[in-house]
Amino acid sequence: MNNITKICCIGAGYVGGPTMAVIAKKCPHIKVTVVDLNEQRIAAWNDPDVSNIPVYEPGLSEVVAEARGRNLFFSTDVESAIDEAEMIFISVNTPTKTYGAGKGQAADLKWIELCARQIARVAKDNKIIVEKSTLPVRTASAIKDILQHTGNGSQFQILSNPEFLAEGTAMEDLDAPDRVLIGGDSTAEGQNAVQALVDVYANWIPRERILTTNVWSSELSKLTANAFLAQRVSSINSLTELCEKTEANISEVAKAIGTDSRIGPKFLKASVGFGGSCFQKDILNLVYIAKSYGLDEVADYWEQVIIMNDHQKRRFANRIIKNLYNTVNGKKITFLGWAFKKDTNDTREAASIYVADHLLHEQADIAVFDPKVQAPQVYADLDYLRTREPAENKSGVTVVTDPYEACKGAHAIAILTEWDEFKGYDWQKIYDSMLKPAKVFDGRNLLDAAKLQEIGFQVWSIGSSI
Ligand SMILES: NC(=O)c1ccc[n+]([C@@H]2O[C@H](COP(=O)([O-])OP(=O)(O)OC[C@H]3O[C@@H](n4cnc5c(N)ncnc54)[C@H](O)[C@@H]3O)[C@@H](O)[C@H]2O)c1
Ligand SMILES: O=c1ccn([C@@H]2O[C@H](COP(=O)(O)OP(=O)(O)O[C@H]3O[C@H](CO)[C@@H](O)[C@H](O)[C@H]3O)[C@@H](O)[C@H]2O)c(=O)[nH]1
Repeated sequence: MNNITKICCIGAGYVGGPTMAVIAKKCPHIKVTVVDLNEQRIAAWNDPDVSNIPVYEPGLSEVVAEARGRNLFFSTDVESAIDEAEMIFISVNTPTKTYGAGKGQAADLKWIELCARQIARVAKDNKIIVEKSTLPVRTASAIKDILQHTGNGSQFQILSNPEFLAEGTAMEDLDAPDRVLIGGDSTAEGQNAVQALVDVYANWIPRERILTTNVWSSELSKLTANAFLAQRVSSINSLTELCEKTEANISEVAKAIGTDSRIGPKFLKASVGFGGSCFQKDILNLVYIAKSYGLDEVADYWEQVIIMNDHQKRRFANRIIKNLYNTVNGKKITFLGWAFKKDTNDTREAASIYVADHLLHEQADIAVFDPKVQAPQVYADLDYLRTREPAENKSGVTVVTDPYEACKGAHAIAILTEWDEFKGYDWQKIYDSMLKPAKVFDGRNLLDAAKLQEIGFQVWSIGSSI
C-alpha cells in the first residue's frame, strides 16, 4: 500500500481545507477529496470566486485556485470519498465537552466516533486512517476498536499525525513545517502505513523533518506542544501586571530574556490573553486526562495557564472601566479587532468576546471593527456565551465596516487584534472625531504610544507604566 493515489479528508475546516490544499498542490499525482457534512461550507469551498472560500488564510485562495478541479475536490458525498480512498484523514472538530462527564474539560469525541463508525460501515477494503484532529492520548485505541468490528475482514491501520499549523501563517507552516509528526504501531503493517504517509509528505518535506514515534507519543506531543506554547504566553502575561506596578517594561523584559538562547524570543508577546480554538481546549483536555489518572498536581500545574489567561482578559476590561472613571454605562468603546489574532477570520475563543461580555455587563456601548469578521459572527460569539438575551447583545454592540466610522464619537478605543493595518490609520483624524479625553487601550502593544500621546491621546499599553 505504499503508493497512495487517493486521499480523503473528513472535515473541511481550518485544518482540513488548508492541509489538503497543500497536499494536492505538492502531490499532483494524488487525488485529494475533502468532505464535510456542512453543505454551506462545501459550497463555499467550491465557489467559482475563490475569494469566497470559507477560511481566510494568506496564500490559500491561490493554492485552491491552482489545484481545485485538477486533483483537489470538495464534496458532501462522504461515503463515496471514504469508499474510494486508500488513506483517510479525520480532521473534524474536537471541542471541549459542554455536557455530562468531563463537561468543561474533556474533549468531545462525538464527531470522531461518528467518523469511525461511518468508515466502518462504508469501507470494503484495507485503509489507513490518519488522526489529524487533536485527540486525547489513547484515542486511537477507541477508533481501532470500532473499526475492528466491521465484520467484513477489512484491515485498518490507525496513524496519529497531529497538525501544528498556526492560523494566519498556515500556508507557510504547511509549506515548510518545523517537523511533521507521525505515530504508528510497531508491527510490520503499522510501519508500512507509517511509511506510506512519510512518502506523501516526502514529496516536499525533507526526510529529517519527518519524525516517527509510537501512536501514544504522537497524540500526547500535540497536547504538550500547545500547553508549552500557551504557558509561555501566560508566563509573559503574568509579568505584565508586575511591570505596570514597577515601571519595568514588558517588551524590554521579553527582549532581554528572549536573547538567552535557552529561552528564545518567540511566543513572548504580551497580550490581552491568548485565544483561538486550540490552546484552551487542549490544555483543559490535558488537565482532564491528568486528573483521570489521579495526577492532581500535574492537572493543577497546567490549569494555572488557563487561570492566568482568564485573569488577563478580565484585567484588561477592568482597566478600561477604571480608567473611564469607574463607569462605562452608555459610553461608546470601540474595539479594533475581533479575530483571535491577525490574518485570520477565526474568532473562536478570541479575547475580544470575553472583554466585550464584561463591558456589556457594565452597560457599555460597544462598536466593533475587524477587517475580516462580519456582524453575524460577532453576535454569534456573544450569544454562544449565553450570558444575556441575543437582543441585548444586538443592542449593546454595533458592528461597523469602516474603522473611522467605528471610532467616531467614542470615549475609548481598545485594540483587541494586532492587524497591521491599524498601525497605518490616520490617528489624528481618529483623535479629532472622538470625545475628549480620547483614550486608547492597546491590548496588543501594537501602536506607537509616544506618537499617539503627541497627538493628544491618553494611552494605556499592556505591561508598561505609560
Ligand atoms: N484550527 C487550527 O488552527 C488547528 C490546528 C491544529 C489542529 N487543529 C485540530 O484539528 C481539528 C479540526 O479543527 P478545525 O479548526 O479545522 O475545525 P473546524 O470546526 O473548522 O472544522 C471541522 C469540520 O468537520 C466537519 N465535521 C464534523 N463531523 C463530521 C462528520 N462526521 N463528517 C463530515 N464532516 C464532519 C464540520 O462540519 C466542520 O466543518 C480539531 O481537533 C483541532 O483541535 C486545529
Ligand atoms: O507571543 C504570543 C503568541 C501568541 N499569542 C496569542 O496566542 C493565541 C494563539 O496564537 P497562535 O499559536 O499563533 O495561533 P493558533 O492558530 O491558535 O496556533 C496554535 O494552536 C494550533 C492548534 O492546535 C497549533 O497547531 C499551533 O501550533 C499553535 O501555535 C493568539 O490569540 C495569539 O494572539 C500571544 O498573545 N502572544
